[in-house]
Amino acid sequence: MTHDLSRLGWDEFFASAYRPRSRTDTAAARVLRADRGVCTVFGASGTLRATLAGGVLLDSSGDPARLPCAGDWVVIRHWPDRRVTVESVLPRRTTLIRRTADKDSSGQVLAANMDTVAVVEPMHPAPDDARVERLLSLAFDSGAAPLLVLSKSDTCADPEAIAGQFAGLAPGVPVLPVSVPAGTGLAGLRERVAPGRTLALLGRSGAGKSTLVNMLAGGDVMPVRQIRADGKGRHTTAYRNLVPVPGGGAVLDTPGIRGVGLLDTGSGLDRTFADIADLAALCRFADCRHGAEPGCAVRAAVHDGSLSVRRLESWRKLQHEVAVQSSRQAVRLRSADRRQRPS
Ligand SMILES: Nc1nc2c(ncn2[C@@H]2O[C@H](COP(=O)(O)OP(=O)(O)OP(=O)(O)O)[C@@H](O)[C@H]2O)c(=O)[nH]1
Ligand SMILES: [Zn+2]
Repeated sequence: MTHDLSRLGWDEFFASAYRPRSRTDTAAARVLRADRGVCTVFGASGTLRATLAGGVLLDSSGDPARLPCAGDWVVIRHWPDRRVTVESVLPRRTTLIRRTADKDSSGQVLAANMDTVAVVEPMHPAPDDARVERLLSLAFDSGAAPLLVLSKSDTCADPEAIAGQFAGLAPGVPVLPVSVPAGTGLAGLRERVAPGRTLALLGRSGAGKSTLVNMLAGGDVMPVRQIRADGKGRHTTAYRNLVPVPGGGAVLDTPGIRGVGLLDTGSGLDRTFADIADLAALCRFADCRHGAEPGCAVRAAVHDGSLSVRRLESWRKLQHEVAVQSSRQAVRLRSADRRQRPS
């Protein structure tokens, strides 16, 4: 049986970058899961295991972000001894990337080529505004369309009221209350895994991501562990997996990530905090720090109650984090530059 890869998102964008050396023993495939040196890929003939070819290893030796990750489209090669290798990674249309814990500047690519990134935040225990803002910034930076999923909506009395409160956290981002047992909001998720479309789920451990993947895939493809009484989920998903949706596109689970760091890569922060960015543009001084300056539109909004102190502080904190990270990166680049120059 041959699978139609366009259902999994293969399109003109990738086809135009696909230049195989030979037409007979190479083919395109999508990475379902990437482990050290080995990938599980989905090609026209179904699921295969493929090892990384020397060229891919060489290419990524200086930059681990170039290693294949879940969601990537790759060129695979079939060898006479039945081995399969990943020969190259096709350019990514979108990338979900976080700063790595070791404060490395390159970042870790969590997933590639998704059309929507859903930030999944559970309604129970109480949803956390600052975490949602942080993850939405990451979602915006990916280049995909962000979505806020408020999961486990069956656990609270008035999910619509909570959804209304959260709408203010990301102006313009759709907010979708979802409950798997009650069947709420599922149509809104299904349309984002229609044929050719890929949805990535991003959220803390225990947010209910695996439960959503299993619902969309129509079977138990991801392990769901019983949650503890205090509402804290234990870490169950240890890897990132792209799961084809029967009759549709694909859904991508990311492990419940703790403290994802933002990279100074895009406009995600400004887009998540578009309300504050708009206000800042109205400040009298272009370099206003929204402290004691006269004519500060940001402070005026806090004063009249239209902007919460909490949100302003959350924005400042994330901005500071990104600034520290990019100055570290600048220092590193400068010292790398010195090392390269003959003295
Ligand atoms: N009441 C209710 N419970 C849910 C819902 N969705 C998930 N849960 C429960 O929440 C717990 C955690 O769900 P998981 O799907 O494992 O969460 P996860 O986000 O995948 O967690 P990690 O794999 O650790 O990242 C499980 O006990 C689920 O049964 C829901 O819609 N309503
Ligand atoms: Zn100001």
